[in-house]
Amino acid sequence: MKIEISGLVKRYSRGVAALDGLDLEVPTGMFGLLGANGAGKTTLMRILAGIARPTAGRVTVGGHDLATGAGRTAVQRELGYLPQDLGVYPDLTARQFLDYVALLKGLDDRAVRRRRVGELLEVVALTAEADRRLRGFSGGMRQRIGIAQALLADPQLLIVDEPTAGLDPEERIRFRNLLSQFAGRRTVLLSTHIVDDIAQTCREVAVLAKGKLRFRGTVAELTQRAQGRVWSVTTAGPPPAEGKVVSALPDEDGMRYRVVAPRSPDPQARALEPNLEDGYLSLSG
Ligand SMILES: Nc1ncnc2c1ncn2[C@@H]1O[C@H](COP(=O)(O)OP(=O)(O)OP(=O)(O)O)[C@@H](O)[C@H]1O
Repeated sequence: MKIEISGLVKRYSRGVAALDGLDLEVPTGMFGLLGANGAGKTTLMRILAGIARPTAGRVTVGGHDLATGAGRTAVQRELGYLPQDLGVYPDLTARQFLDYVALLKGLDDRAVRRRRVGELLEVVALTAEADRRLRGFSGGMRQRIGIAQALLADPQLLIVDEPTAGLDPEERIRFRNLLSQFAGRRTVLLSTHIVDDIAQTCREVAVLAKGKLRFRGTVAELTQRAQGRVWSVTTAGPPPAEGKVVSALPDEDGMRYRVVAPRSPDPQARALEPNLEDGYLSLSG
């Protein structure tokens, strides 16, 4: 399902323009959304999910206009949403919780529901934990239940807001693989601060800054933005004064700094190949 956004504005009551005339097209497949805290990512996702209403602008999802009741209903039918802070009922077991959400989503037939819940527990590798109460679940297990509830109705559009924050490395990898496998011909919009999650799953990415589009293109194009701007400097003295220090590693000769800077920050600096994080950082430089 293609998402088409034009001139989107969202102004909150205190006058904050969380989205400030955003134009963006999101194709099918996995699409990454990056941006600093407060850039407007959550606001955008809430509008797409039909939870928040825009102040101005136009959004269509799969051709359905979100400004109309019929459009919102049609999109909601095709939508799975995993918000940043999914509330679960701690006293329910994983199976009971999913059964409850399935009922809310209109899966009225009990046998169909039971089968679907069983399938999803399998998909998120929680079959063995299905009858444990959610209060005892780890962060990663909760996120997997979160994705299971979002996938219950087999949505064509899946929106996930910072899903891997707080997960350990294995859980993170498992989670993002799950998203990639699911994507296929569907649309998955993944918002995160973890640039590597996008590098590993998405072909295309958008960067928001202060409610506007700062970049849209392939992961390779964003990476290329830092070509000729990434440096390694090893020194026993202070860190390079110019550019952004991405990492600082203790080295036999002092510290080894990775720096994103438009010019060589030191006569001894060595040029490095950029990665996506460098590309992202060089945008705001
Ligand atoms: N309900 C609200 N009322 C007033 N201002 C809000 C509200 N929700 C968000 N904002 C403001 O809108 C701007 C964008 O917030 P939003 O949560 O969409 O950003 P974000 O990119 O998702 O940030 P983060 O990465 O921290 O989640 C911020 O300045 C925020 O303070």
